[in-house]
Amino acid sequence: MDESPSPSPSPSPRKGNEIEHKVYARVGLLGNPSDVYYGRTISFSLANFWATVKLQPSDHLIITPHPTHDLVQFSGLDHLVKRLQSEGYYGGVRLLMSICKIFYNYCNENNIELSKENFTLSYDTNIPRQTGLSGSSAIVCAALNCLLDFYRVRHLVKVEIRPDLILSAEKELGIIAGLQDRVAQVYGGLVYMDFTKDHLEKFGHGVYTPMDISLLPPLQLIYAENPSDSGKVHSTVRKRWLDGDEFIVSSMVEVADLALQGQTAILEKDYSKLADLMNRNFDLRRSMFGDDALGSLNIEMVEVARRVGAASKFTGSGGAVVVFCPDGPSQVKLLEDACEEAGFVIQPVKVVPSYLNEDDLKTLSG
Ligand SMILES: Nc1ncnc2c1ncn2[C@@H]1O[C@H](COP(=O)(O)OP(=O)(O)O)[C@@H](O)[C@H]1O
Ligand SMILES: O=C(O)[C@H]1O[C@H](OP(=O)(O)O)[C@H](O)[C@@H](O)[C@@H]1O
Ligand SMILES: [Mg+2]
Repeated sequence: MDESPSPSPSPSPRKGNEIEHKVYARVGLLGNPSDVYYGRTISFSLANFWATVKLQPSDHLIITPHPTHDLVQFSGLDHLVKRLQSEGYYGGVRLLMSICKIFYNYCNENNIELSKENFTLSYDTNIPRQTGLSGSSAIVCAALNCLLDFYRVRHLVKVEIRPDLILSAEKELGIIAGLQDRVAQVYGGLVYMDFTKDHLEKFGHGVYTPMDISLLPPLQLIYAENPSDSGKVHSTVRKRWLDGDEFIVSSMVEVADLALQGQTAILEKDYSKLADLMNRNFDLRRSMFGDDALGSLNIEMVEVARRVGAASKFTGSGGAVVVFCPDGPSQVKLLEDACEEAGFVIQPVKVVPSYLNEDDLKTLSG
């Protein structure tokens, strides 16, 4: 796939009969994972990595397995077992199938007529696999964009509803996830999100407020090849929250409050406050999930940053960490050296500006 990052999705997705959409990874900057629990988050789409989905008209409906992400041919049993141990059983095919089902059902339920044409879907991604950078929803979101264009129904499916369709495709597969990834990936840019229960239940979506990306200070991204399944990471805390566990319920409220305070801190460019909020966010996650569920390598990525005096937290459920170095370039250099020694990859964060045009913006609530 094209290796040069472009800051926005292709404005004209049709090339002849083929449609292609590109969707970026996302970083949960504050408040995650309270999005799974009627909370609030601030998240942005990350230009460093992306997934693409291609749709070509065809006689039959075909979902094409990816040659490496959906591996079904191995050099031997040892290769097969190693692969399953490191990356699990699943690739992107199930995500593509699931969004097709969700899209079809949504259109049926909302009297949106679909033509009888068929298509072939294929995907590619350079988002490090299962590292809490929303590789899963990037694939689903890009596929939904292809379907909206192929069937020419984009104007009939409201922007605010799309994150929910993308989430439904993963819920369908039993993956526990929240809306923040999908909102960042549908909207682009930096977004403050409020998932208050009453609003969600009344309107079927949260309140999503785009923010100016130039308000953000320089940030760093650390990650390691260390796939972890967000569904598995979340399952115990989710169960405890559903059971009304007081510690989990009150901690989640506190996590959500960090995003609220963070919105003010970012608007006022109060970066020392932002650093405190980021650190508190990870500390609360650690106390709720426990070190075993988070994994020692993931915790070490956070600690490496903290040892040089930087603020750090997970971008998602684990595998990648977003870092703010309040002391500037000299501290970034210290961090780079520490990451090299620890074997972690570090990159400066590049933020994708909002994808929304004026018509889309008019449909936003709040
Ligand atoms: N890079 C990838 N290539 C193919 N499928 C992927 C990839 N990343 C995630 N998936 C699919 O999405 C599911 C959920 O991934 P998840 O744990 O949410 O990772 P992420 O943090 O990248 O979103 C996986 O079990 C797999 O089916
Ligand atoms: O735990 C989190 O912060 C997020 O986990 C999932 O994202 P992923 O990139 O798959 O780790 C989930 O989908 C998000 O809603 C959570 O906030
Ligand atoms: Mg995911």
